[in-house]
Amino acid sequence: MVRVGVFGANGRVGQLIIDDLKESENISLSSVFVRTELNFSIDPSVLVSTDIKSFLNACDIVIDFSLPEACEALLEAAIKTPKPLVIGTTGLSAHQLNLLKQASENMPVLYATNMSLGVALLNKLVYQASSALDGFDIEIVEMHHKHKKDAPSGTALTLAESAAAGRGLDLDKVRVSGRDGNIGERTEDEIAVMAIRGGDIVGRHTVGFYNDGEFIELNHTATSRSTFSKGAIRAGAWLADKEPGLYSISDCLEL
Ligand SMILES: NC(=O)C1=CN([C@@H]2O[C@H](COP(=O)(O)OP(=O)(O)OC[C@H]3O[C@@H](n4cnc5c(N)ncnc54)[C@H](OP(=O)(O)O)[C@@H]3O)[C@@H](O)[C@H]2O)C=CC1
Ligand SMILES: O=C(O)C1=N[C@H](C(=O)O)C[C@H](O)C1
Repeated sequence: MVRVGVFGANGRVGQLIIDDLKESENISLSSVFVRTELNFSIDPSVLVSTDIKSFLNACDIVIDFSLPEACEALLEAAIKTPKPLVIGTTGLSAHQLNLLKQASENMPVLYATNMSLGVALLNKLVYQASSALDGFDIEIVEMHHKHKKDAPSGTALTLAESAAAGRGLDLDKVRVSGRDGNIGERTEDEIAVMAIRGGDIVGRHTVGFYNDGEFIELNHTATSRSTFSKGAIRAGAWLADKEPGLYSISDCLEL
């Protein structure tokens, strides 16, 4: 049995992971980390802790869906108390991504901005399309619920990385994040990433390739947040016996 620690347990995804673990085989909940208290009742055998070290010691693997600063605290603690880590938190800074890489030298770390099978495949398709459709303008639009704090979404940035890689471009040099005013004509290489926020949209990503006379749009829509919680549990079960290193969701899904 793989014992899971959930970091971000009160959150939208964290709560679903706790629910989904009840239905899972060979993997179960053993600890949750909370800043103050858990907002719902839980099996008394599960450790509910405000101390990261105790939380880590009570589990075999960690699944994290929290906020960047919280994820940073988790990574710092895990560097001292190594555990396989499934990280789903988005909006990580360059420093936090470096910490994640540092952690992966001593423990297996799976980092995925989107835990769905569909988006894992979409990333491959975007790479292929970007490389094949030379000269097509690439524009990415993401839509999420009104509570989402980071923009653009982690998924949109990963898709933009795939698009840039397909053309041999450095995303940092070609990414455009908004257009307003007298900005001039679109440049050939730019890759725009735009964010829409509203209501309860779980997550929708469209990568468009636009040319004179034709365009293609590749689209993925998550209709249920449990796509992410179930994907993270599958990733955790897979990661539990892996060697230290940085893994992607494609590694887990063998895509
Ligand atoms: N990779 C993927 O497939 C997906 C990734 N995400 C990402 O996961 C993250 C969480 O999303 P979501 O569940 O919607 O967010 P929520 O805002 O619902 O949950 C965030 C959680 O983080 C906790 N938290 C906040 N600050 C701290 C802190 N300093 N220390 C410890 N815990 C803290 C909150 O605890 P408290 O209740 O105490 O405030 C809460 O439980 C986001 O980055 C989102 O983009 C979301 C969906 C899918
Ligand atoms: O915050 C969310 O909800 C989501 N966040 C992830 C992201 O930033 O890409 C994944 C998913 O789209 C939902």
